[in-house]
Amino acid sequence: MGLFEELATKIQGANKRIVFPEGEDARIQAAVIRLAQTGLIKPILLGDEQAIAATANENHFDLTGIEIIDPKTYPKAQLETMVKALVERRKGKTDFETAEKWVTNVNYFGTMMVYMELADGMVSGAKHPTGDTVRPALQIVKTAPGSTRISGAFIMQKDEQRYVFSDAAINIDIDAQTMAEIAIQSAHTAQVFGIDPKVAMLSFSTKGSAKADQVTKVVEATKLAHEMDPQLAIDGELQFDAAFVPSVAAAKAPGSDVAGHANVFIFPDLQSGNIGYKIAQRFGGFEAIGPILQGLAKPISDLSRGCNADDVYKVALITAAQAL
Ligand SMILES: CC(C)(COP(=O)(O)OP(=O)(O)OC[C@H]1O[C@@H](n2cnc3c(N)ncnc32)[C@H](O)[C@@H]1OP(=O)(O)O)[C@@H](O)C(=O)NCCC(=O)NCCS
Ligand SMILES: CC(=O)OP(=O)(O)O
Repeated sequence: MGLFEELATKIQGANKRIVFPEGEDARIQAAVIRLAQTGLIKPILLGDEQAIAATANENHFDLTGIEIIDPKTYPKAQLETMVKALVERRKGKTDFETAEKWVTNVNYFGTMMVYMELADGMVSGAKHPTGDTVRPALQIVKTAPGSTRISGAFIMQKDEQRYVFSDAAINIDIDAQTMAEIAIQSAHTAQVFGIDPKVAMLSFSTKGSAKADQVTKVVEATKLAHEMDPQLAIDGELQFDAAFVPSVAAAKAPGSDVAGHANVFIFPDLQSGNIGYKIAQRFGGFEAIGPILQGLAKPISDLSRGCNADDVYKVALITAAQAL
């Protein structure tokens, strides 16, 4: 069974309500119609009702039976309850006036629906950059117990090959502690997707071949991650070739049980992580599934703005599975 057949089986019958703040987008509508037809989730489209209808008309989509919420016409009393809940959640950080403004933004509105359990998860980011999509989640939903940072992983898949790349979406510049936490979160994500994790902590250096603060950070992160989970197969610092190619590993990192066989790749910063996944996707022909947000208290997923309807469908299945 393929990855998404497995996920579909898992979520079948759970009727998870997933809110899509970008209801006017044709890719979102196409995915939502497919999801509703399969009965796998209960989608909720957010947005301007007329604009949603216009997209549907243009594309000959039938949205019959799909719940649509237009924040502009949301009942006043319910909107007030939402604003109060937001102010309460952000006690001392966000005043009433700001909260009223925030909920006019579909990403804040959708995030509040998840926070208030009016929806089980949210999928956005087809039209919004990652920062605007995830900031409400960072401010309102916040981290799950045991996590101090949220990070973003991609499942990179081609034929039988399946790998995890992290952090490719969220934390711009990380210290050793954060890199270690991302490694632990990513090993967990790997297990969820049927990968037995072998974690490579990536650098431009392998086992002391270069000296620099950036290398020291990766060495320190490897040590910290090992302390956090002594059972985890993890090694670093490794260059990508040493992590991935057995013959290179034999030359550069002899004796490592991860080098040459790694399947979870932890990047030392967001420049390398985001560039790295896009190169594997566009040059290497890998399908990039994600970013899958790790360490959030409730499932909220970001899309790449380059996504297609199939990507939206798949990320929605992942989000519903995270909500189980
Ligand atoms: C994620 C991102 C938007 C957060 O930046 P920001 O909004 O400037 O963050 P701030 O530092 O102002 O923090 C806002 C809130 O989020 C929290 N936060 C920020 N990053 C966090 C993280 N990684 N994990 C958990 N919480 C985080 C802060 O603690 C703060 O909470 P508070 O308001 O309750 O005090 C920013 O790091 C970013 O733009 N990352 C890159 C995204 C991107 O473009 N990726 C490439 C495409 S996928
Ligand atoms: C994940 C990512 O790179 O997102 P975008 O392409 O929207 O910037």
